[in-house]
Amino acid sequence: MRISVNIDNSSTSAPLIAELTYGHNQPLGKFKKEFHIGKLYSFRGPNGCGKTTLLETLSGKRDPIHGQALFNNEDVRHLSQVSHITEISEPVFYPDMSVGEHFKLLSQHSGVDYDKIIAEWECEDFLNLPPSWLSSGQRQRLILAAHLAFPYRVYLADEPERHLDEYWVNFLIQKFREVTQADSIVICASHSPKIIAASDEVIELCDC
Ligand SMILES: Nc1ncnc2c1ncn2[C@@H]1O[C@H](COP(=O)(O)OP(=O)(O)OP(=O)(O)O)[C@@H](O)[C@H]1O
Repeated sequence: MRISVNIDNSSTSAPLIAELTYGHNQPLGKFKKEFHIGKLYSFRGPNGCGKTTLLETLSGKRDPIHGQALFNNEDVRHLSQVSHITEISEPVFYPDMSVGEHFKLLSQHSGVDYDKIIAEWECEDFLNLPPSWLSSGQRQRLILAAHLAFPYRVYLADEPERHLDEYWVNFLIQKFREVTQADSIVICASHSPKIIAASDEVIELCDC
């Protein structure tokens, strides 16, 4: 079994607290951690060590084998947590809707000013196109733009650097800084040396 036990003694507020065993049919690791507002965390480790599984457990998408993750003292799996915590993973789109229609729908449901976001992430040229016509990196930008625009308290990002070139990885790090400064927590599973270097804390998940 892979074990990762992290105890953080920082005095800043820690609304997300996990003490659990994560895995699928078999446990992959034990994890104990307090996550603090304003910080960017990264999970680092080799392929298959359990980064995605742990992120999914922290988001409430996957049940822990033992223990629990709490956000503001409430289990992350409770429905009331949906508006606080988001998991950013593989981009998924409606095939029959253009990029612009996706953003309009998001705007109607969230009240977020997506015109501003579209300009910021330079998505104007894609608005009339279906997502399937975009490059992988362009699609990744859309999904990041859509998630990071909404004021969640916790962003769990699985390899957010996927398909992005250097310019957009740097831009993404800047955006992570902005959302953490706006009283959020960002936790990434990442293979990007840039994201790892920019993180306030790197949590090693290993095969040992
Ligand atoms: N649905 C599943 N059912 C059973 N086992 C799974 C399932 N999904 C993943 N696993 C296994 O769990 C282990 C951890 O997978 P996970 O995707 O969490 O690793 P990772 O660290 O995110 O890897 P990578 O760096 O390749 O993205 C792997 O051995 C994988 O085969």
